[in-house]
Amino acid sequence: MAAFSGRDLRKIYITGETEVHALRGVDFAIHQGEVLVLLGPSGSGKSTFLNIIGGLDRPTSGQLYYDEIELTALDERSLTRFRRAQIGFIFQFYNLIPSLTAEENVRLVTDISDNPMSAAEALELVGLADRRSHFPAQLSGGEQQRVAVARAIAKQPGVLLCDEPTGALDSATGVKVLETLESANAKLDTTLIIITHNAGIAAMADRVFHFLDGQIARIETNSQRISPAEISW
Ligand SMILES: Nc1ncnc2c1ncn2[C@@H]1O[C@H](COP(=O)(O)OP(=O)(O)OP(=O)(O)O)[C@@H](O)[C@H]1O
Repeated sequence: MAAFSGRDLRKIYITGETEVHALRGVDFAIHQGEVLVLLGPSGSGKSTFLNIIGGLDRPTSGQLYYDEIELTALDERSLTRFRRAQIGFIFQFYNLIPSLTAEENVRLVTDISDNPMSAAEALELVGLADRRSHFPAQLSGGEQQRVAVARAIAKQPGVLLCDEPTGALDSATGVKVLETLESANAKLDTTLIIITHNAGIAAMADRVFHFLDGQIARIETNSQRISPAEISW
Protein backbone atom coordinates (compact mmCIF):
# COMPACT_ATOMS: atom_id res chain seq x y z
CA MET A 1 0.00 0.00 0.00
CA ALA A 2 1.21 3.50 -0.74
CA ALA A 3 1.50 5.91 2.16
CA PHE A 4 2.26 8.74 -0.26
CA SER A 5 2.34 9.02 -3.99
CA GLY A 6 3.17 12.05 -6.05
CA ARG A 7 3.09 13.00 -9.69
CA ASP A 8 5.14 15.74 -11.29
CA LEU A 9 5.51 17.72 -8.07
CA ARG A 10 7.11 21.08 -8.59
CA LYS A 11 7.97 23.86 -6.19
CA ILE A 12 9.09 27.30 -7.25
CA TYR A 13 10.03 29.85 -4.61
CA ILE A 14 9.83 33.43 -5.78
CA THR A 15 11.80 35.98 -3.79
CA GLY A 16 11.85 39.43 -5.37
CA GLU A 17 13.08 38.87 -8.91
CA THR A 18 14.60 35.48 -8.22
CA GLU A 19 12.90 32.19 -8.93
CA VAL A 20 14.26 29.08 -7.26
CA HIS A 21 13.09 25.77 -8.70
CA ALA A 22 13.36 23.68 -5.54
CA LEU A 23 11.47 20.67 -6.94
CA ARG A 24 11.50 20.06 -10.67
CA GLY A 25 8.95 17.37 -11.40
CA VAL A 26 9.14 14.63 -8.80
CA ASP A 27 7.30 11.30 -9.24
CA PHE A 28 7.38 8.80 -6.42
CA ALA A 29 5.58 6.32 -4.20
CA ILE A 30 6.36 5.76 -0.53
CA HIS A 31 5.21 2.47 0.95
CA GLN A 32 3.20 2.23 4.15
CA GLY A 33 5.49 1.13 6.98
CA GLU A 34 8.79 1.49 5.14
CA VAL A 35 11.95 3.21 6.36
CA LEU A 36 13.05 5.73 3.76
CA VAL A 37 16.18 7.87 3.84
CA LEU A 38 16.55 11.02 1.74
CA LEU A 39 20.11 11.88 0.72
CA GLY A 40 21.49 14.61 -1.51
CA PRO A 41 23.60 17.72 -1.54
CA SER A 42 22.61 20.91 0.23
CA GLY A 43 19.89 22.71 -1.73
CA SER A 44 18.79 19.64 -3.69
CA GLY A 45 15.20 19.87 -2.40
CA LYS A 46 15.01 17.36 0.46
CA SER A 47 13.47 19.66 3.07
CA THR A 48 11.11 21.16 0.52
CA PHE A 49 9.94 17.63 -0.33
CA LEU A 50 9.54 16.68 3.35
CA ASN A 51 7.61 19.84 4.18
CA ILE A 52 5.27 19.30 1.25
CA ILE A 53 4.46 15.67 2.00
CA GLY A 54 3.94 16.64 5.66
CA GLY A 55 1.41 19.30 4.70
CA LEU A 56 3.53 22.18 6.04
CA ASP A 57 3.87 23.62 2.55
CA ARG A 58 2.19 23.19 -0.82
CA PRO A 59 3.69 22.40 -4.21
CA THR A 60 3.41 24.95 -7.00
CA SER A 61 2.00 22.22 -9.25
CA GLY A 62 1.55 18.48 -9.40
CA GLN A 63 -0.53 15.99 -7.45
CA LEU A 64 0.13 14.47 -4.07
CA TYR A 65 -1.84 11.68 -2.39
CA TYR A 66 -1.76 10.23 1.09
CA ASP A 67 -3.39 6.85 0.76
CA GLU A 68 -6.59 7.78 -1.14
CA ILE A 69 -6.67 11.42 -0.05
CA GLU A 70 -5.49 13.99 -2.57
CA LEU A 71 -3.57 16.43 -0.36
CA THR A 72 -3.16 18.88 -3.21
CA ALA A 73 -6.96 19.23 -3.38
CA LEU A 74 -7.50 19.97 0.33
CA ASP A 75 -8.26 23.41 1.70
CA GLU A 76 -6.07 24.82 4.51
CA ARG A 77 -8.25 23.58 7.30
CA SER A 78 -8.43 20.01 5.98
CA LEU A 79 -4.69 19.96 5.32
CA THR A 80 -4.06 21.07 8.90
CA ARG A 81 -6.38 18.34 10.16
CA PHE A 82 -4.51 15.76 8.07
CA ARG A 83 -1.18 16.97 9.42
CA ARG A 84 -2.34 16.90 13.04
CA ALA A 85 -3.75 13.40 12.75
CA GLN A 86 -1.15 11.66 10.61
CA ILE A 87 2.23 13.38 10.76
CA GLY A 88 4.85 13.50 13.50
CA PHE A 89 7.75 15.88 12.87
CA ILE A 90 11.24 15.68 14.34
CA PHE A 91 13.76 18.39 13.55
CA GLN A 92 17.45 18.83 14.21
CA PHE A 93 16.74 21.08 17.18
CA TYR A 94 14.31 19.64 19.62
CA ASN A 95 11.92 22.56 20.08
CA LEU A 96 10.92 21.56 23.59
CA ILE A 97 9.29 24.09 25.91
CA PRO A 98 11.97 24.83 28.55
CA SER A 99 9.50 25.56 31.37
CA LEU A 100 7.69 22.22 31.00
CA THR A 101 8.88 18.79 32.12
CA ALA A 102 9.46 15.97 29.63
CA GLU A 103 6.04 14.54 30.40
CA GLU A 104 4.32 17.93 30.11
CA ASN A 105 6.01 18.53 26.75
CA VAL A 106 4.56 15.26 25.48
CA ARG A 107 1.15 16.04 27.02
CA LEU A 108 0.90 19.17 24.90
CA VAL A 109 0.31 16.79 22.02
CA THR A 110 -1.63 14.00 23.71
CA ASP A 111 -4.12 16.52 25.15
CA ILE A 112 -5.24 17.57 21.67
CA SER A 113 -5.03 14.24 19.79
CA ASP A 114 -7.86 11.88 18.91
CA ASN A 115 -6.17 8.59 19.60
CA PRO A 116 -3.05 9.19 21.67
CA MET A 117 -1.08 6.81 23.82
CA SER A 118 -0.38 8.23 27.28
CA ALA A 119 2.60 10.54 27.71
CA ALA A 120 4.05 8.01 30.16
CA GLU A 121 3.78 5.24 27.58
CA ALA A 122 5.44 7.38 24.88
CA LEU A 123 8.34 8.21 27.23
CA GLU A 124 8.63 4.54 28.12
CA LEU A 125 8.92 3.67 24.41
CA VAL A 126 11.89 6.01 23.99
CA GLY A 127 13.53 4.72 27.18
CA LEU A 128 12.95 7.82 29.30
CA ALA A 129 10.36 6.63 31.82
CA ASP A 130 12.69 7.64 34.65
CA ARG A 131 13.20 11.15 33.28
CA ARG A 132 9.59 12.18 32.96
CA SER A 133 9.78 14.91 35.62
CA HIS A 134 13.00 16.41 34.28
CA PHE A 135 13.05 19.77 32.52
CA PRO A 136 14.82 20.03 29.13
CA ALA A 137 17.83 21.79 30.71
CA GLN A 138 18.29 18.77 32.98
CA LEU A 139 18.51 16.39 30.00
CA SER A 140 21.34 15.67 27.56
CA GLY A 141 20.94 16.58 23.89
CA GLY A 142 20.14 12.99 22.97
CA GLU A 143 17.60 12.70 25.77
CA GLN A 144 15.95 15.92 24.66
CA GLN A 145 15.72 14.56 21.13
CA ARG A 146 14.16 11.36 22.50
CA VAL A 147 11.55 13.49 24.29
CA ALA A 148 10.90 15.11 20.90
CA VAL A 149 10.50 11.61 19.43
CA ALA A 150 8.10 10.67 22.25
CA ARG A 151 6.12 13.83 21.55
CA ALA A 152 5.96 12.97 17.84
CA ILE A 153 4.91 9.34 18.29
CA ALA A 154 2.46 9.90 21.18
CA LYS A 155 -0.41 10.77 18.88
CA GLN A 156 0.24 7.51 16.97
CA PRO A 157 0.78 9.17 13.60
CA GLY A 158 0.87 7.21 10.36
CA VAL A 159 4.13 8.87 9.39
CA LEU A 160 7.23 10.24 11.15
CA LEU A 161 9.12 12.88 9.19
CA CYS A 162 12.61 13.61 10.47
CA ASP A 163 14.78 16.43 9.15
CA GLU A 164 18.37 15.82 10.30
CA PRO A 165 17.30 14.21 13.59
CA THR A 166 20.88 13.39 14.59
CA GLY A 167 22.49 16.51 13.13
CA ALA A 168 23.29 18.02 16.52
CA LEU A 169 24.32 14.79 18.23
CA ASP A 170 27.51 12.77 18.64
CA SER A 171 27.47 9.32 17.08
CA ALA A 172 26.70 7.26 20.19
CA THR A 173 23.79 9.52 21.07
CA GLY A 174 22.66 9.62 17.45
CA VAL A 175 22.48 5.83 17.40
CA LYS A 176 20.16 5.87 20.42
CA VAL A 177 17.83 8.34 18.74
CA LEU A 178 17.81 6.27 15.54
CA GLU A 179 17.02 3.17 17.60
CA THR A 180 13.96 4.87 19.10
CA LEU A 181 12.82 5.89 15.61
CA GLU A 182 13.33 2.35 14.35
CA SER A 183 11.41 0.89 17.25
CA ALA A 184 8.48 3.27 16.56
CA ASN A 185 8.53 1.98 12.99
CA ALA A 186 8.58 -1.64 14.16
CA LYS A 187 6.09 -1.42 17.02
CA LEU A 188 3.61 1.07 15.61
CA ASP A 189 4.10 0.37 11.88
CA THR A 190 4.81 4.07 11.39
CA THR A 191 6.23 5.01 8.01
CA LEU A 192 9.62 6.57 8.79
CA ILE A 193 11.25 9.15 6.53
CA ILE A 194 14.63 10.60 7.48
CA ILE A 195 16.65 13.38 5.86
CA THR A 196 20.34 13.12 6.65
CA HIS A 197 23.73 14.25 5.45
CA ASN A 198 25.22 11.12 6.97
CA ALA A 199 25.28 8.54 4.18
CA GLY A 200 25.95 5.78 6.73
CA ILE A 201 22.39 6.15 8.03
CA ALA A 202 21.08 5.03 4.63
CA ALA A 203 21.97 1.46 5.58
CA MET A 204 19.09 1.31 8.09
CA ALA A 205 16.54 2.13 5.36
CA ASP A 206 14.47 -0.11 3.13
CA ARG A 207 15.01 2.42 0.35
CA VAL A 208 16.99 5.57 -0.30
CA PHE A 209 15.89 8.48 -2.48
CA HIS A 210 18.92 10.33 -3.84
CA PHE A 211 18.01 13.96 -4.52
CA LEU A 212 19.87 16.09 -7.03
CA ASP A 213 18.87 19.51 -8.38
CA GLY A 214 15.24 19.25 -7.30
CA GLN A 215 14.69 15.73 -8.59
CA ILE A 216 14.92 12.19 -7.31
CA ALA A 217 17.91 11.18 -9.39
CA ARG A 218 18.09 7.59 -8.16
CA ILE A 219 16.20 5.20 -5.90
CA GLU A 220 18.25 2.58 -4.12
CA THR A 221 16.72 -0.52 -2.48
CA ASN A 222 18.61 -2.17 0.34
CA SER A 223 18.34 -5.96 0.21
CA GLN A 224 18.95 -5.96 3.95
CA ARG A 225 18.53 -3.31 6.61
CA ILE A 226 21.16 -2.96 9.29
CA SER A 227 20.44 -1.82 12.82
CA PRO A 228 21.49 1.69 13.90
CA ALA A 229 24.12 0.23 16.25
CA GLU A 230 25.99 -1.22 13.27
CA ILE A 231 26.08 2.03 11.29
CA SER A 232 29.52 3.45 10.67
CA TRP A 233 29.59 7.25 11.00
N1 LIG B 1 11.25 29.51 1.79
C1 LIG B 1 12.10 29.56 0.77
N2 LIG B 1 12.18 30.65 -0.02
C2 LIG B 1 13.03 30.71 -1.07
N3 LIG B 1 13.86 29.70 -1.42
C3 LIG B 1 13.83 28.59 -0.68
C4 LIG B 1 12.97 28.45 0.46
N4 LIG B 1 13.17 27.23 1.00
C5 LIG B 1 14.11 26.63 0.25
N5 LIG B 1 14.51 27.43 -0.76
C6 LIG B 1 15.51 27.10 -1.80
O1 LIG B 1 15.08 25.90 -2.42
C7 LIG B 1 16.18 25.06 -2.71
C8 LIG B 1 15.98 23.70 -2.04
O2 LIG B 1 16.08 23.88 -0.63
P1 LIG B 1 15.89 22.69 0.41
O3 LIG B 1 15.93 23.29 1.77
O4 LIG B 1 14.69 21.90 0.05
O5 LIG B 1 17.19 21.80 0.15
P2 LIG B 1 17.85 20.66 1.04
O6 LIG B 1 18.22 19.57 0.09
O7 LIG B 1 16.93 20.31 2.16
O8 LIG B 1 19.14 21.36 1.60
P3 LIG B 1 19.92 21.18 2.99
O9 LIG B 1 20.51 19.80 2.92
O10 LIG B 1 20.95 22.24 2.96
O11 LIG B 1 18.91 21.35 4.10
C9 LIG B 1 17.42 25.80 -2.22
O12 LIG B 1 18.01 26.46 -3.31
C10 LIG B 1 16.86 26.81 -1.23
O13 LIG B 1 17.67 27.96 -1.18
